[in-house]
Amino acid sequence: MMHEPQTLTPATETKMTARDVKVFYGDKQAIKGVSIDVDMDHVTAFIGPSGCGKSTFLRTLNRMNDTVASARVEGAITLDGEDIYAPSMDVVQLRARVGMVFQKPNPFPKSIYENIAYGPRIHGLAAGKADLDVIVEKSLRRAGLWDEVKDRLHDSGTALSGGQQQRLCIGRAIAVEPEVILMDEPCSALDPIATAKIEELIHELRGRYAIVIVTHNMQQAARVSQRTAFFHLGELVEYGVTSDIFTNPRQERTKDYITGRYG
Ligand SMILES: Nc1ncnc2c1ncn2[C@@H]1O[C@H](COP(=O)(O)OP(=O)(O)OP(=O)(O)O)[C@@H](O)[C@H]1O
Repeated sequence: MMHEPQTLTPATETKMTARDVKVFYGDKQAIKGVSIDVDMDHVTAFIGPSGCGKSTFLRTLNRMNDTVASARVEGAITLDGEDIYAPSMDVVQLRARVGMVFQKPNPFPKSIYENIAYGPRIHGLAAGKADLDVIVEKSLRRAGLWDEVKDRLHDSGTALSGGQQQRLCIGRAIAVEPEVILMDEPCSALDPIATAKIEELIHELRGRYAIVIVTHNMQQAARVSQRTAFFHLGELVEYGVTSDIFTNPRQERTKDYITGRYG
């Protein structure tokens, strides 16, 4: 069992840490003592076979598991050194700082403009309409969607294509000035072209936000990430530089997975 944090290049800035994190759904343990540091400068991919706990662990990083009645989290998780499970932590604020993009694009049934403006408005980030307009444009530009939607900002977000909807959801996360963006299989409902656009976007966003992506697509992990964490049966088996994990894994279980021995 792996309880020591698997830390990598010390020169990079650590954004989040997890120490001996365990997650239970009722009596069933889904995460068995995971320790990891997520840094600011790299995209981190979580890979592993179905049911190994990738999504469960990802969701501990912004307390999304709070919404599951049977879920219980033990251990310590910090954001900039601050305990995110402390009773004093404002969870709404936390989820703005650690934004999330889901498997299936889930824009609000509102206009494109409102999808982006909603968060900044409730978080008090805009002084007025002019301010909001600036935030909306900036967020949509950053999400690589502005040119496609600038002439129809008041159309419904749900009328966009799947790939555009997913970029809208990324824009919505960006609009509230997150520090970390968690992506849970963000391309699994998209075609190859829309997938390529999201991957390109991830490259562009790297460095500005700490990005963690769950993917069951190993080629995608190899393409978009610089750090890869391999999960199996609720354990973090191996965490390292992506190219090392794929070409020279240290653990037998990692090797078996990346060579397709089990999936
Ligand atoms: N809400 C829940 N209630 C009970 N058990 C759950 C819940 N969510 C997940 N689990 C269980 O926890 C374990 C880990 O699931 P999780 O979805 O985190 O894995 P995963 O690696 O993301 O899988 P996948 O790639 O299939 O999405 C599984 O055994 C799953 O059945």
